[in-house]
Amino acid sequence: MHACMHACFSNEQLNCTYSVLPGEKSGIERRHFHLTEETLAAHPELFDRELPSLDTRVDMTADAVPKLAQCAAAKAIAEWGRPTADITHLVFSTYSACQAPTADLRLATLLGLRPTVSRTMLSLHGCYGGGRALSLAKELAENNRGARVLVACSEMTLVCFGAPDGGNIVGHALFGDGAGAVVIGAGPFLDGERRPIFEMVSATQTTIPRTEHALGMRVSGGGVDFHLAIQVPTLVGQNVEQCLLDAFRSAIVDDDDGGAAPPPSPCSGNGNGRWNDLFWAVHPGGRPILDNINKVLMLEPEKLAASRHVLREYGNMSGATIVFVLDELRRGRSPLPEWGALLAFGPGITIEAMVLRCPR
Ligand SMILES: CC(C)(COP(=O)(O)OP(=O)(O)OC[C@H]1O[C@@H](n2cnc3c(N)ncnc32)[C@H](O)[C@@H]1OP(=O)(O)O)[C@@H](O)C(=O)NCCC(=O)NCCSC(=O)CC(=O)O
Repeated sequence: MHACMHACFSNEQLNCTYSVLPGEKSGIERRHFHLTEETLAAHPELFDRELPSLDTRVDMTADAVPKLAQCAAAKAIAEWGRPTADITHLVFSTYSACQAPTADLRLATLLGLRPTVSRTMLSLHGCYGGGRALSLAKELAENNRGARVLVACSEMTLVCFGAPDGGNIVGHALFGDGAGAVVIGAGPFLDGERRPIFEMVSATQTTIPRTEHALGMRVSGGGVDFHLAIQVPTLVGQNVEQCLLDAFRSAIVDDDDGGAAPPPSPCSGNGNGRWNDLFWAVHPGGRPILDNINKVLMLEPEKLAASRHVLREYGNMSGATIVFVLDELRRGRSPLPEWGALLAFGPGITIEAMVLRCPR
């Protein structure tokens, strides 16, 4: 039986800032931040790159990153409908925490998870961290009878915030703070458990060869520095269709006779012009990335509406963004097609692809 998402919640920070770039260029109108004017006034080292600031950033994120995750996770657990003690596994992804015991333990304590909960921390995976966490949760749920996995992604630009300079101004214009949480299980259903939102049918991870230089993060005395090459949107566009074809080829579903079969057409076809039969959960890494995917897959404009909405309202929240897109999709007013695809990208360049299905 495939793993399913039983609950899915996103949570932004309370402090909202309007975009520094024109919305029609960046696709971003608003972003949300933990940092306030008051905090910055008290900590000039956070914007003066000449001053050492790593200690301040590590101390602030140690508290703030798990707390932001807690807001999203508590809502997801409430929606799921079972006691917190029934969570058996926790997968936490962030690029914003730099100490041990790691942020997953702090989150487990804040939520009151059982001491026997099996925790995994994914660190510095960047924007594909959310996709990787969901994929790992799928494996855990499908291979441990009765498991219920809490996925939490919490991202804060506090670790990289600084006065923009020529090398990183695009990143400073893109990234925002936010957290998302999902509860995942693979039947049999428990009493009171919310019915699944999305079935996770198959998942693949692909690394585009020789693109290590294109995206990266590095911890230094002044916080986390990041690098975004101008070629990233093109590289993603050139490789995304093959990743999708691989993900759909590896998808096997139960047929009516209790056997196993690949998903029905169009998912099993070669995809040309037929990707419009699916619903789409795409990490909105930036406006040109969505434009390129739209073009390569020949998608109707509304297919990426959930991704563009999240980009416009929150910016790129790295690994947490994909949970916002899933949350936006499941809240949509019109019913989704039965089959869908999830895509997330990050350093590597790594592409996470997942075949999703709306349970009928
Ligand atoms: C910055 C933009 C809003 C600008 O859009 P515009 O429509 O104005 O036009 P454009 O793309 O032609 O770019 C305008 C000018 O910015 C420059 N420019 C564009 N991208 C750049 C980059 N990454 N680094 C340095 N300069 C860059 C162009 O060369 C050009 O310069 P000139 O005017 O001199 O010719 C957009 O390009 C954008 O959103 N780019 C970021 C996409 C991206 O890489 N996302 C990945 C995020 S990371 C992620 O999601 C994964 C992860 O982090 O893990």
